[in-house]
Amino acid sequence: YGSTRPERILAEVKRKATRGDARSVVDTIDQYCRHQEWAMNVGDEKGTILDSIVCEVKPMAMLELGTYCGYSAVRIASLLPPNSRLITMEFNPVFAAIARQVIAWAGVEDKVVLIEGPSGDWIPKMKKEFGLTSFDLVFLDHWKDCYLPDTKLMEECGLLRTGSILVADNVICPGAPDYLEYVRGSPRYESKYFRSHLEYTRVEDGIEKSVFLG
Ligand SMILES: CCNc1ncnc2c1ncn2[C@@H]1O[C@H](/C=C/CNC(=O)c2cc(-c3ccc(F)cc3)cc(O)c2O)[C@@H](O)[C@H]1O
Ligand SMILES: [Mg+2]
Repeated sequence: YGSTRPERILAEVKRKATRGDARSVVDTIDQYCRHQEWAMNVGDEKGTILDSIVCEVKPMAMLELGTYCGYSAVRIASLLPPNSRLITMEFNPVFAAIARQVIAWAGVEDKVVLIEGPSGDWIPKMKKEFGLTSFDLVFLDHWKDCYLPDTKLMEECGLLRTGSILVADNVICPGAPDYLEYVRGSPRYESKYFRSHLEYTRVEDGIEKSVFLG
């Protein structure tokens, strides 16, 4: 019967990964997506770049746009300092339900708040709903044509402060050309490209790290 790719990934996690061990959940998903069926997780190679930025920033408040199966939410949460939170946004209820189970299996549910719904609806409500002043770090990995509008919306809603960092996946493949042009051209951002490869392939891709200057 027609199981979906995220359902098959969750089944693999339950079969192969050690409950409560975030690292084994990450490794299980990487193994499965490299050898059985490709899926759009940030993956092991770009994931290492993301890890280094999370460890450097030690964010108390972090946002992820586009949870999908929860791979990067688990990866990030396992590196967060105590009392810090990752808020991850997912508008597909099927994917959100899978991600909740992956996050729970990894034992990081107390560090992750998964909110269901489109970023455009939620971003304007974040401050009030979560008692936030701003995000220290934002990981963009949702629809590529939404990176720019959502970044502008976060600016307008005062969710970025001097020093807030945006980390964007897939700036080469599939690409986010309007976003790249904006963060690289704007005097309000200091941007840096980390060259890598599309998850589980030899195709070029990369991560753009952009510091908001206020
Ligand atoms: C409407 C915008 N707001 C949103 N708010 C909340 N969640 C959203 C939103 N958009 C999309 N989502 C969710 O994020 C996820 C979407 C991610 C889109 N990612 C990609 O398209 C992507 C695609 C590729 C890729 C690369 C090469 C290929 F040949 C084929 C695919 C690789 C990646 O790493 C990717 O991230 C889904 O779970 C979707 O339901
Ligand atoms: Mg991606």
